[in-house]
Amino acid sequence: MSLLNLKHIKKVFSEGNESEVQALKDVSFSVEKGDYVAIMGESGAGKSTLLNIIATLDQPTSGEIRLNGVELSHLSENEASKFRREHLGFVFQSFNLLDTFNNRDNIYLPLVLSKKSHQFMENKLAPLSQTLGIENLLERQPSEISGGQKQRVAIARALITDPSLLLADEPTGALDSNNTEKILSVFERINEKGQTILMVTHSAQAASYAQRTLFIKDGKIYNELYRGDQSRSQYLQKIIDSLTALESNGEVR
Ligand SMILES: Nc1ncnc2c1ncn2[C@@H]1O[C@H](COP(=O)(O)OP(=O)(O)OP(=O)(O)O)[C@@H](O)[C@H]1O
Repeated sequence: MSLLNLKHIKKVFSEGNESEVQALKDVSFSVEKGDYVAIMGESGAGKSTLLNIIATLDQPTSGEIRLNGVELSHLSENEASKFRREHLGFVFQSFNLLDTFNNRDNIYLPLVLSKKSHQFMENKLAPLSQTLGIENLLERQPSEISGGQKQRVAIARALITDPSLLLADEPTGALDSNNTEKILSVFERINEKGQTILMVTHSAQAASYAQRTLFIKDGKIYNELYRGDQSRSQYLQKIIDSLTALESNGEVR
């Protein structure tokens, strides 16, 4: 069974009104455990709507969505927030760290909310901070570290609960090229260790690190590319070609 399965997902905002928007028209795809999937598409294509539905922050108008076998389209608010805590990790473009806490406490926060012991949190953080190279940043405040470092702290916070699925929304959108490379390498490494990742991005470079890219246009999946055994630069070129075709409305090769 797939980790994540979407069948005929449709999302209509302001249904029946003059301002009705069909943000998602008919989206079906699956994500297997260990996959690293990028989602691309022009502004307004439906990417955030899709991510919000997978994140249980919004519900589809129709269609089925299952994660770890749980049907997500009918969860109550309480069930959804419990489900998020237990199954999902989030990384955002703007890091979303709390400036009143130091970095260590920011990372511990999801485990504090789940009432885990201090020893448990320490044992979880030790290997994670090593993988992410943030051992020396833990006692500092988020305001005292760089954007790339903040994103590594945010990734630690997302991973400390061992989520089945890491959801990333433009994780490199606020970073310079040097820090972008570093964060993409971190994602590649954690995926190699088995972490399933789904990332929305405008960046072809970021998508070229993933194993698979879904292109959304007008609320539908328009094209899908697999990296397979292509080099990253070969795959990057395929993604750029596909984006060019998508934007010009032409045929995708
Ligand atoms: N809450 C809402 N109410 C009404 N319409 C909405 C709402 N959220 C999104 N939309 C509309 O749904 C469509 C898809 O929006 P969405 O935010 O999913 O696009 P996107 O691909 O994430 O765009 P971007 O790359 O600019 O973030 C757009 O036409 C948008 O205006």
